[in-house]
Amino acid sequence: APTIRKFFAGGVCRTNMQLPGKVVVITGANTGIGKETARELARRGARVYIACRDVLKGESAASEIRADAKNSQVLVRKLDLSDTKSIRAFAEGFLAEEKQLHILINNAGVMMCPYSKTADGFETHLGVNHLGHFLLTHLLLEQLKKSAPARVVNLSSVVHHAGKIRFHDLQGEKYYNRGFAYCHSKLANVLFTRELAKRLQGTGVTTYAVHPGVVRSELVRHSFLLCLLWQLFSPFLKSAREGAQTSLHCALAEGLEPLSGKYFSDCRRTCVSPKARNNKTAERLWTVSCELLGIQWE
Ligand SMILES: NC(=O)c1ccc[n+]([C@@H]2O[C@H](COP(=O)([O-])OP(=O)(O)OC[C@H]3O[C@@H](n4cnc5c(N)ncnc54)[C@H](O)[C@@H]3O)[C@@H](O)[C@H]2O)c1
Repeated sequence: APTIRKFFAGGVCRTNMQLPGKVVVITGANTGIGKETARELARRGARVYIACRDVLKGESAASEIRADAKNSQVLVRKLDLSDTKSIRAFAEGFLAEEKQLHILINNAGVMMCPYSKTADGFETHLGVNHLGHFLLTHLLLEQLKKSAPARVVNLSSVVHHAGKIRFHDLQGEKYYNRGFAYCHSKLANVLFTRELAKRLQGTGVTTYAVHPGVVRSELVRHSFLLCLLWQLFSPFLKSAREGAQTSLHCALAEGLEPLSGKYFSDCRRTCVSPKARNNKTAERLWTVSCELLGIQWE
Protein backbone atom coordinates (compact mmCIF):
# COMPACT_ATOMS: atom_id res chain seq x y z
CA ALA A 1 0.00 0.00 0.00
CA PRO A 2 2.70 2.61 0.78
CA THR A 3 4.21 2.02 -2.69
CA ILE A 4 0.85 2.45 -4.41
CA ARG A 5 0.22 5.54 -2.28
CA LYS A 6 3.60 6.99 -3.30
CA PHE A 7 2.78 6.33 -6.93
CA PHE A 8 -0.48 8.27 -6.66
CA ALA A 9 0.97 11.10 -4.57
CA GLY A 10 3.82 11.99 -6.98
CA GLY A 11 5.02 15.49 -7.75
CA VAL A 12 5.87 18.33 -5.41
CA CYS A 13 6.17 21.99 -6.35
CA ARG A 14 9.72 22.76 -5.21
CA THR A 15 10.14 26.44 -5.97
CA ASN A 16 10.59 28.88 -3.09
CA MET A 17 9.12 31.76 -5.10
CA GLN A 18 7.50 34.32 -2.80
CA LEU A 19 4.65 36.50 -4.05
CA PRO A 20 4.43 39.80 -2.18
CA GLY A 21 2.57 42.37 -4.30
CA LYS A 22 1.32 39.71 -6.72
CA VAL A 23 -2.35 39.29 -7.51
CA VAL A 24 -3.95 35.91 -8.12
CA VAL A 25 -7.47 34.84 -9.17
CA ILE A 26 -8.54 31.21 -8.61
CA THR A 27 -11.94 29.95 -9.69
CA GLY A 28 -13.81 27.44 -7.51
CA ALA A 29 -11.30 27.92 -4.69
CA ASN A 30 -13.71 27.41 -1.81
CA THR A 31 -13.14 23.62 -1.91
CA GLY A 32 -10.76 20.90 -3.03
CA ILE A 33 -7.67 21.53 -5.12
CA GLY A 34 -8.50 25.21 -5.63
CA LYS A 35 -8.70 25.87 -1.90
CA GLU A 36 -5.32 24.26 -1.27
CA THR A 37 -3.81 26.16 -4.20
CA ALA A 38 -5.20 29.39 -2.73
CA ARG A 39 -3.82 28.52 0.70
CA GLU A 40 -0.27 27.99 -0.62
CA LEU A 41 -0.31 31.14 -2.76
CA ALA A 42 -1.58 33.14 0.24
CA ARG A 43 1.23 31.66 2.37
CA ARG A 44 3.66 33.04 -0.17
CA GLY A 45 2.25 36.53 0.28
CA ALA A 46 0.01 37.00 -2.78
CA ARG A 47 -3.30 38.81 -2.73
CA VAL A 48 -5.64 35.94 -3.58
CA TYR A 49 -9.13 36.30 -5.03
CA ILE A 50 -11.35 33.29 -4.42
CA ALA A 51 -13.89 33.44 -7.26
CA CYS A 52 -16.82 31.19 -6.41
CA ARG A 53 -20.55 30.64 -6.73
CA ASP A 54 -21.39 30.64 -3.06
CA VAL A 55 -19.92 33.68 -1.33
CA LEU A 56 -20.75 32.35 2.15
CA LYS A 57 -18.85 29.11 1.52
CA GLY A 58 -16.08 31.19 -0.03
CA GLU A 59 -15.89 33.39 3.07
CA SER A 60 -15.60 30.40 5.36
CA ALA A 61 -12.70 29.01 3.24
CA ALA A 62 -11.11 32.46 3.08
CA SER A 63 -11.19 33.04 6.83
CA GLU A 64 -9.56 29.63 7.39
CA ILE A 65 -6.86 30.47 4.82
CA ARG A 66 -6.30 34.00 6.21
CA ALA A 67 -5.62 32.58 9.68
CA ASP A 68 -3.53 29.69 8.42
CA ALA A 69 -1.44 31.70 5.94
CA LYS A 70 -1.23 34.76 8.20
CA ASN A 71 -2.29 36.83 5.21
CA SER A 72 -5.30 39.12 5.42
CA GLN A 73 -5.32 39.60 1.64
CA VAL A 74 -7.57 36.67 0.80
CA LEU A 75 -10.72 38.03 -0.82
CA VAL A 76 -13.93 36.42 -1.98
CA ARG A 77 -15.87 37.50 -5.04
CA LYS A 78 -18.97 36.04 -6.63
CA LEU A 79 -18.46 34.14 -9.88
CA ASP A 80 -20.85 31.66 -11.44
CA LEU A 81 -19.26 30.17 -14.52
CA SER A 82 -22.62 28.83 -15.68
CA ASP A 83 -23.83 32.36 -16.34
CA THR A 84 -22.00 34.75 -18.65
CA LYS A 85 -23.65 37.72 -16.90
CA SER A 86 -22.02 36.64 -13.66
CA ILE A 87 -18.66 36.17 -15.40
CA ARG A 88 -18.87 39.66 -16.88
CA ALA A 89 -19.92 41.16 -13.56
CA PHE A 90 -17.00 39.45 -11.81
CA ALA A 91 -14.51 40.68 -14.41
CA GLU A 92 -15.90 44.21 -14.34
CA GLY A 93 -15.68 44.35 -10.54
CA PHE A 94 -12.20 42.87 -10.48
CA LEU A 95 -10.84 45.22 -13.16
CA ALA A 96 -12.30 48.17 -11.26
CA GLU A 97 -10.59 47.24 -8.01
CA GLU A 98 -7.25 45.82 -9.19
CA LYS A 99 -4.67 47.29 -11.54
CA GLN A 100 -2.81 44.01 -11.99
CA LEU A 101 -3.26 40.28 -12.37
CA HIS A 102 -0.23 38.00 -12.32
CA ILE A 103 -1.75 34.54 -12.02
CA LEU A 104 -5.14 33.29 -13.21
CA ILE A 105 -5.99 29.71 -12.23
CA ASN A 106 -9.01 28.35 -14.10
CA ASN A 107 -9.67 25.62 -11.56
CA ALA A 108 -13.44 25.28 -11.11
CA GLY A 109 -15.14 22.31 -12.69
CA VAL A 110 -18.16 20.07 -12.78
CA MET A 111 -18.10 16.35 -13.50
CA MET A 112 -20.71 13.88 -14.71
CA CYS A 113 -23.78 15.95 -13.98
CA PRO A 114 -27.03 14.88 -15.65
CA TYR A 115 -27.86 16.68 -18.91
CA SER A 116 -28.52 20.30 -18.09
CA LYS A 117 -27.93 23.74 -19.53
CA THR A 118 -26.29 26.88 -18.23
CA ALA A 119 -28.12 30.22 -18.01
CA ASP A 120 -26.99 30.89 -21.59
CA GLY A 121 -28.21 27.53 -22.88
CA PHE A 122 -24.82 25.77 -23.12
CA GLU A 123 -24.50 22.12 -22.07
CA THR A 124 -23.17 22.37 -18.50
CA HIS A 125 -19.78 20.61 -18.84
CA LEU A 126 -18.83 22.55 -21.93
CA GLY A 127 -20.43 25.73 -20.57
CA VAL A 128 -18.75 25.75 -17.14
CA ASN A 129 -15.48 23.89 -17.69
CA HIS A 130 -14.60 25.34 -21.09
CA LEU A 131 -16.73 28.29 -22.24
CA GLY A 132 -16.95 29.93 -18.81
CA HIS A 133 -13.19 29.94 -18.38
CA PHE A 134 -12.67 30.91 -22.03
CA LEU A 135 -14.79 34.05 -21.49
CA LEU A 136 -13.21 34.82 -18.11
CA THR A 137 -9.70 34.61 -19.58
CA HIS A 138 -10.74 36.79 -22.50
CA LEU A 139 -12.08 39.48 -20.16
CA LEU A 140 -8.98 39.45 -17.92
CA LEU A 141 -6.35 39.13 -20.63
CA GLU A 142 -5.41 42.81 -21.03
CA GLN A 143 -4.82 42.98 -17.27
CA LEU A 144 -2.60 39.88 -17.46
CA LYS A 145 -0.65 41.38 -20.36
CA LYS A 146 -0.15 44.64 -18.45
CA SER A 147 1.16 42.65 -15.49
CA ALA A 148 3.54 40.40 -17.47
CA PRO A 149 5.25 38.15 -16.70
CA ALA A 150 1.93 36.51 -15.94
CA ARG A 151 0.48 33.03 -16.18
CA VAL A 152 -2.82 31.29 -16.89
CA VAL A 153 -3.20 27.76 -15.51
CA ASN A 154 -6.07 25.62 -16.81
CA LEU A 155 -7.17 22.56 -14.84
CA SER A 156 -7.74 19.72 -17.28
CA SER A 157 -7.54 15.98 -16.61
CA VAL A 158 -5.95 12.77 -17.82
CA VAL A 159 -9.45 11.78 -18.99
CA HIS A 160 -9.05 14.24 -21.86
CA HIS A 161 -7.57 11.14 -23.58
CA ALA A 162 -11.13 9.80 -23.86
CA GLY A 163 -12.52 13.13 -25.07
CA LYS A 164 -13.45 14.20 -28.59
CA ILE A 165 -14.42 17.56 -29.99
CA ARG A 166 -17.51 16.64 -31.99
CA PHE A 167 -18.30 19.86 -33.80
CA HIS A 168 -21.53 18.37 -35.22
CA ASP A 169 -22.73 17.68 -31.67
CA LEU A 170 -20.57 19.89 -29.48
CA GLN A 171 -23.19 20.21 -26.77
CA GLY A 172 -24.45 16.64 -26.69
CA GLU A 173 -27.86 17.40 -28.14
CA LYS A 174 -27.81 14.32 -30.39
CA TYR A 175 -25.95 12.00 -28.06
CA TYR A 176 -25.26 12.73 -24.40
CA ASN A 177 -23.23 10.66 -22.00
CA ARG A 178 -22.31 12.51 -18.82
CA GLY A 179 -18.96 10.70 -18.44
CA PHE A 180 -17.90 11.56 -21.97
CA ALA A 181 -19.29 15.10 -21.67
CA TYR A 182 -16.75 15.66 -18.88
CA CYS A 183 -13.93 14.11 -20.96
CA HIS A 184 -14.81 16.31 -23.97
CA SER A 185 -14.73 19.44 -21.81
CA LYS A 186 -11.34 18.47 -20.38
CA LEU A 187 -10.00 17.97 -23.92
CA ALA A 188 -11.35 21.44 -24.71
CA ASN A 189 -9.23 22.76 -21.78
CA VAL A 190 -6.05 21.29 -23.32
CA LEU A 191 -6.86 22.60 -26.80
CA PHE A 192 -7.69 26.05 -25.39
CA THR A 193 -4.33 26.12 -23.58
CA ARG A 194 -2.52 25.13 -26.79
CA GLU A 195 -4.21 27.80 -28.92
CA LEU A 196 -3.97 30.49 -26.22
CA ALA A 197 -0.21 29.93 -25.92
CA LYS A 198 0.16 30.41 -29.68
CA ARG A 199 -1.77 33.67 -29.57
CA LEU A 200 0.12 34.95 -26.53
CA GLN A 201 3.60 34.50 -27.96
CA GLY A 202 5.74 37.55 -27.22
CA THR A 203 3.32 39.04 -24.67
CA GLY A 204 5.01 37.72 -21.52
CA VAL A 205 1.84 35.84 -20.60
CA THR A 206 2.20 32.06 -20.67
CA THR A 207 -0.29 29.27 -20.11
CA TYR A 208 -0.29 25.65 -18.99
CA ALA A 209 -2.80 22.78 -18.75
CA VAL A 210 -2.75 20.57 -15.67
CA HIS A 211 -3.82 17.08 -14.65
CA PRO A 212 -3.81 17.29 -10.84
CA GLY A 213 -3.85 13.53 -10.27
CA VAL A 214 -6.68 11.47 -8.85
CA VAL A 215 -7.68 13.54 -5.86
CA ARG A 216 -10.08 13.14 -2.93
CA SER A 217 -12.58 15.96 -3.46
CA GLU A 218 -16.24 16.76 -3.95
CA LEU A 219 -15.89 16.59 -7.73
CA VAL A 220 -17.45 13.12 -7.94
CA ARG A 221 -20.63 14.23 -6.14
CA HIS A 222 -22.87 13.62 -9.19
CA SER A 223 -21.92 9.96 -9.61
CA PHE A 224 -22.93 7.37 -7.02
CA LEU A 225 -20.50 4.85 -8.51
CA LEU A 226 -17.57 7.24 -8.43
CA CYS A 227 -18.43 8.32 -4.86
CA LEU A 228 -18.28 4.64 -3.91
CA LEU A 229 -14.98 4.06 -5.73
CA TRP A 230 -13.48 7.25 -4.27
CA GLN A 231 -14.46 6.01 -0.76
CA LEU A 232 -13.03 2.58 -1.41
CA PHE A 233 -9.72 3.82 -2.80
CA SER A 234 -9.59 6.90 -0.60
CA PRO A 235 -6.33 5.92 1.18
CA PHE A 236 -4.58 5.75 -2.18
CA LEU A 237 -5.88 8.96 -3.69
CA LYS A 238 -4.05 12.26 -3.51
CA SER A 239 -5.11 14.72 -0.87
CA ALA A 240 -6.28 18.10 -2.17
CA ARG A 241 -2.94 19.53 -1.02
CA GLU A 242 -1.05 16.97 -3.09
CA GLY A 243 -3.45 17.63 -5.95
CA ALA A 244 -2.60 21.34 -5.84
CA GLN A 245 1.12 20.75 -6.48
CA THR A 246 1.02 20.71 -10.28
CA SER A 247 -1.14 23.87 -10.43
CA LEU A 248 1.38 25.53 -8.09
CA HIS A 249 4.30 24.30 -10.19
CA CYS A 250 2.77 25.75 -13.37
CA ALA A 251 1.93 29.02 -11.63
CA LEU A 252 5.32 29.48 -9.95
CA ALA A 253 8.22 27.43 -11.27
CA GLU A 254 11.04 29.45 -12.76
CA GLY A 255 11.97 28.96 -16.42
CA LEU A 256 8.71 27.34 -17.55
CA GLU A 257 8.02 29.96 -20.24
CA PRO A 258 9.37 27.91 -23.20
CA LEU A 259 6.78 25.24 -22.30
CA SER A 260 3.81 27.57 -22.66
CA GLY A 261 0.81 25.68 -24.08
CA LYS A 262 1.95 22.33 -22.72
CA TYR A 263 0.27 19.87 -20.37
CA PHE A 264 1.63 18.91 -16.96
CA SER A 265 1.05 16.11 -14.49
CA ASP A 266 2.97 15.39 -11.27
CA CYS A 267 4.83 18.69 -11.81
CA ARG A 268 6.31 17.46 -15.09
CA ARG A 269 5.49 18.03 -18.72
CA THR A 270 3.45 15.04 -19.90
CA CYS A 271 2.16 13.71 -23.23
CA VAL A 272 -1.29 14.66 -24.39
CA SER A 273 -3.61 12.58 -26.55
CA PRO A 274 -3.15 12.87 -30.34
CA LYS A 275 -6.49 14.74 -30.49
CA ALA A 276 -5.11 17.32 -28.09
CA ARG A 277 -2.22 18.01 -30.50
CA ASN A 278 -4.44 18.87 -33.45
CA ASN A 279 -3.90 22.53 -34.31
CA LYS A 280 -6.85 22.63 -36.71
CA THR A 281 -9.25 21.42 -34.00
CA ALA A 282 -7.76 23.91 -31.54
CA GLU A 283 -8.25 26.80 -33.99
CA ARG A 284 -11.78 25.74 -34.89
CA LEU A 285 -12.76 25.28 -31.25
CA TRP A 286 -11.50 28.80 -30.60
CA THR A 287 -13.63 30.22 -33.43
CA VAL A 288 -16.73 28.25 -32.41
CA SER A 289 -16.28 29.28 -28.75
CA CYS A 290 -16.13 32.94 -29.80
CA GLU A 291 -19.29 32.50 -31.88
CA LEU A 292 -21.18 30.80 -29.05
CA LEU A 293 -20.16 33.51 -26.60
CA GLY A 294 -20.70 36.32 -29.09
CA ILE A 295 -17.21 37.73 -28.62
CA GLN A 296 -14.40 38.80 -30.90
CA TRP A 297 -11.03 37.45 -29.86
CA GLU A 298 -8.43 37.61 -32.60
N1 LIG B 1 -10.40 15.45 -8.17
C1 LIG B 1 -9.82 14.84 -9.18
O1 LIG B 1 -9.48 13.64 -9.10
C2 LIG B 1 -9.54 15.58 -10.46
C3 LIG B 1 -8.88 14.89 -11.50
C4 LIG B 1 -8.62 15.56 -12.69
C5 LIG B 1 -8.98 16.89 -12.84
N2 LIG B 1 -9.62 17.55 -11.82
C6 LIG B 1 -10.00 18.96 -12.04
O2 LIG B 1 -9.56 19.74 -10.96
C7 LIG B 1 -10.42 20.89 -10.81
C8 LIG B 1 -10.78 21.06 -9.35
O3 LIG B 1 -11.57 19.95 -8.93
P1 LIG B 1 -11.64 19.39 -7.44
O4 LIG B 1 -11.24 17.98 -7.51
O5 LIG B 1 -10.95 20.30 -6.49
O6 LIG B 1 -13.24 19.39 -7.23
P2 LIG B 1 -14.18 20.28 -6.30
O7 LIG B 1 -15.56 19.86 -6.66
O8 LIG B 1 -13.75 20.20 -4.89
O9 LIG B 1 -13.88 21.75 -6.82
C9 LIG B 1 -14.50 22.29 -7.96
C10 LIG B 1 -14.92 23.70 -7.64
O10 LIG B 1 -15.56 24.25 -8.79
C11 LIG B 1 -16.67 24.99 -8.34
N3 LIG B 1 -17.68 25.17 -9.39
C12 LIG B 1 -18.47 24.25 -9.97
N4 LIG B 1 -19.33 24.84 -10.82
C13 LIG B 1 -19.06 26.17 -10.78
C14 LIG B 1 -19.63 27.30 -11.41
N5 LIG B 1 -20.69 27.19 -12.23
N6 LIG B 1 -19.13 28.51 -11.13
C15 LIG B 1 -18.10 28.65 -10.27
N7 LIG B 1 -17.53 27.62 -9.63
C16 LIG B 1 -18.01 26.38 -9.88
C17 LIG B 1 -17.23 24.17 -7.18
O11 LIG B 1 -18.09 24.94 -6.35
C18 LIG B 1 -15.93 23.78 -6.48
O12 LIG B 1 -15.53 24.78 -5.59
C19 LIG B 1 -11.61 20.65 -11.72
O13 LIG B 1 -11.46 21.44 -12.89
C20 LIG B 1 -11.51 19.17 -12.08
O14 LIG B 1 -12.05 18.89 -13.35
C21 LIG B 1 -9.89 16.92 -10.63
